[in-house]
Amino acid sequence: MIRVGVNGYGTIGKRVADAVAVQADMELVGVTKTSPDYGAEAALRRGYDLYVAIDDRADEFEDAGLGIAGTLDDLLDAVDVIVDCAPGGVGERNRPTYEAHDTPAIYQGGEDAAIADASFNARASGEIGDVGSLRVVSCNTTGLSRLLAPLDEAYGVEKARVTLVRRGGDPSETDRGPINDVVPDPATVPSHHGPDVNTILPDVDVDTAALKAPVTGMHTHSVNVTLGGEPTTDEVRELLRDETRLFLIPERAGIDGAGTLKDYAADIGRDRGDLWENCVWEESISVEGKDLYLFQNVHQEADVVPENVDAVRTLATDISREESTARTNEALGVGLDSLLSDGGAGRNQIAAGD
Ligand SMILES: NC(=O)C1=CN([C@@H]2O[C@H](COP(=O)(O)OP(=O)(O)OC[C@H]3O[C@@H](n4cnc5c(N)ncnc54)[C@H](O)[C@@H]3O)[C@@H](O)[C@H]2O)C=CC1
Ligand SMILES: O=C(OP(=O)(O)O)[C@H](O)COP(=O)(O)O
Repeated sequence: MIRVGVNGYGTIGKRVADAVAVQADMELVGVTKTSPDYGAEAALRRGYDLYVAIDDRADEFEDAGLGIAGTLDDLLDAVDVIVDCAPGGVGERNRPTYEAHDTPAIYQGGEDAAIADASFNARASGEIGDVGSLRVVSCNTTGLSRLLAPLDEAYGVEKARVTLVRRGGDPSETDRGPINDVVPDPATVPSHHGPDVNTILPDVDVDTAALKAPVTGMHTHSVNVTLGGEPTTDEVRELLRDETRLFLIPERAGIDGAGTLKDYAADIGRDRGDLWENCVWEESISVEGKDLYLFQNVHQEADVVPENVDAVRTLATDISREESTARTNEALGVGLDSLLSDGGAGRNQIAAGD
């Protein structure tokens, strides 16, 4: 059993905690909170042991009537792997504490690549040796890496050009924007995503430009890839359909954007309406000569979650990437293509957790 702790129970941390909790080979030892807010109460209601992230705030939890199991130091002593899900930049401040406990750590994409021994994506990362820390790349970078890896393996990627329309903030981030504009963010090119893809796929030539839009549901990517060969549109569709963490949205499904995607996820029983897969509009996949075009959506709150689970196994075991991915997909119910083709008989997270 791999004993896992989650430090930072926010948008990503709470989802990683749930995903770890349903893995047969993992035990979620506990999660940390910095304050006794609704998230702390929700963690307790889900049956998770609560640890206080900042020692001198323990009294606040006691005063609020929320029982804590200990401090971050106690959690670090009890786990094999800690998953840092604190806000971007805070992971760097937490790193000395993990190192003092000699606890292998996983960081998130808001941190610089240099924070960890290697950046990680379960599908696209090359061989990862004996490392003590990993960084799961950001949600957009995860989505791009999953897409570009099979294309590069099958045909070679001569050049990828991607425009990312990023969601302004997560649904719970009431203070984010823009609220009435679409703004280049950053206005400089490339955005961090292209160079970040190269921490996973160093040889892929990719340029990215990004904007922010006043939406909270998902990111949207407009993708153009000049391939090394000239496959047919159908061949590319079949290649991408075979990828377990890519969902090719069938035209007949009537799914036209993030709203219907999230609605579908909620309707089939996905906890929180989460979409762990890249969502690629099948009819958008078009090849003209060597040029491939497509649109995909990425659920920023969810796509990195199975990657974190696989990162845990990479740090703690010798299990192959393929085996880990299969276990994670099975336990969570990742793989929407099968759900659509088997009449909805596929598994989902709620069923897997029962
Ligand atoms: N939200 C998103 O769309 C995605 C975020 N990420 C990355 O994941 C990381 C976490 O992001 P979110 O979950 O969105 O942030 P968040 O703000 O929703 O959650 C962070 C949590 O950490 C807590 N925290 C603050 N200081 C802490 C400390 N010193 N120790 C422990 N916990 C602390 C906060 O109270 C909060 O509960 C960032 O690196 C971010 O870039 C990656 C992919 C997508
Ligand atoms: O990792 C993310 O996006 P990114 O891939 O654009 O950096 C998350 O959506 C967080 O982005 P944010 O920095 O806008 O909160």
